[in-house]
Amino acid sequence: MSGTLVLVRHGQSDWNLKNLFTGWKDPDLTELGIQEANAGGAALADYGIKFDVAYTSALVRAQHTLKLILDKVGQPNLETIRDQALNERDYGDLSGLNKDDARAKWGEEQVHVWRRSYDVPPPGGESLRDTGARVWPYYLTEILPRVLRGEKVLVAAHGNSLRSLVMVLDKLSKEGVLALNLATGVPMVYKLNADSTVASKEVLGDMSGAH
Ligand SMILES: O=C(O)[C@@H](CO)OP(=O)(O)O
Repeated sequence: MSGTLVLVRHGQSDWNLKNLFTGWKDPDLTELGIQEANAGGAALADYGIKFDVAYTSALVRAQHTLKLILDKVGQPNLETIRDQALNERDYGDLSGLNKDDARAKWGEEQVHVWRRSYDVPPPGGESLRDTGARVWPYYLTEILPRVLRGEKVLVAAHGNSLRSLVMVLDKLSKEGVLALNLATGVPMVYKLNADSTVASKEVLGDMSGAH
């Protein structure tokens, strides 16, 4: 058995609440988002884990979520590395648009393909494959070596940047990843084998309501 990798999507942001495509835009958490991050932190405290290092994106909603979690697990001063490689998928021209307005304009199916497909980019933005092409190398070179040394590593990031990682860890197909939605503030605890494959995965909360 090697180390532990914990992935958590940030709590609800202002733009999640307003139903706007967000991407690299930088809204903070809502009150509910703060509660979700605190609940995720409390679940990790109950689980009894102490981290060796934390990673987050260059965006406030993920950084704020990480801070709340670290307070809950009693590690407010933990070494934290921020990198835009972990940023949300760039939504391009959709950024800032209302998701229902986009459905009315382009149709339900097209918007679902832009939101959840593997290799169809939204106009001017990144497909999930494009996002994975920056998240995965960062994971391999920066995060995974520390996990393989036996460390416990926390990553607070975003719905789609984490979907690109979970797709590989969980061995999901292009079709399988269409249905993958991550809930806000719910930690996923992966134990990795020494060869970097997944030994076990535990979800500390309810993923069923995610959309
Ligand atoms: O707007 C976004 O950046 C993402 C995450 O909130 O939205 P979606 O769930 O549509 O990919």
